[in-house]
Amino acid sequence: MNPNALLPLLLDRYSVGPKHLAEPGPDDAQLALMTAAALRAPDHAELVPFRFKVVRGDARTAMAALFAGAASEAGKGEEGAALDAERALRPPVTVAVVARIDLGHPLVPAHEQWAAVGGAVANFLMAAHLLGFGGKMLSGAKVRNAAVAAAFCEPGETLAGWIALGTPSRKPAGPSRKPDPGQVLIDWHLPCKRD
Ligand SMILES: Cc1cc2nc3c(=O)[nH]c(=O)nc-3n(C[C@H](O)[C@H](O)[C@H](O)COP(=O)(O)O)c2cc1C
Repeated sequence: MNPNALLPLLLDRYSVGPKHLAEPGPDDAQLALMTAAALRAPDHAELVPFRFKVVRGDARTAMAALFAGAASEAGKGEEGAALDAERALRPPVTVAVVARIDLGHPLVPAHEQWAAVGGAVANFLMAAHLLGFGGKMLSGAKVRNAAVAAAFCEPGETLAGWIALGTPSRKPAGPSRKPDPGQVLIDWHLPCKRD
């Protein structure tokens, strides 16, 4: 494998929001590849503390009703509810990310399990990008709406959000507001003792 060929593709991944996602979305084989990539993320003790739930076809209408209900409960009004429903209906495929954090695990604290969930989402999105799809991880207050959470989660699970997926209908907006690598990658030295 030539890393010089792969790296520019990795560095070129930007999120594409639901408004700019069109048909087709990933099919079963492509979703399985994206999930295989997610399973390659670092995961202490291989707990696999997540499940992906695919929402497509008619299931989007049910999810749109849940989103609209959550928006109404949050006092968003008719327009806000319609906008949230649209976020469920527009992407050809949406994948709910359900975290299964074992708070009493003897070896792996919760923050490490959440790190594994984040790594899985990142790999999933990167694989989607390499397969030619656009996607964006989204959450919002609706993840904590009781009816929405109950529709996606078993007891003890947490709804982390949804990955909207489809074919980008336009090029992503471009470089994000992320800092230069030099601001993030810092040489470490033992701190001087202060006293
Ligand atoms: C768990 C999680 C939830 C997120 N929820 C939202 C959200 O509700 N709305 C939003 O605009 N971005 C949300 N984001 C951020 C976007 O997915 C995206 O990463 C961000 O806009 C930066 O764009 P980039 O991926 O192109 O760098 C979330 C990210 C994560 C990891």
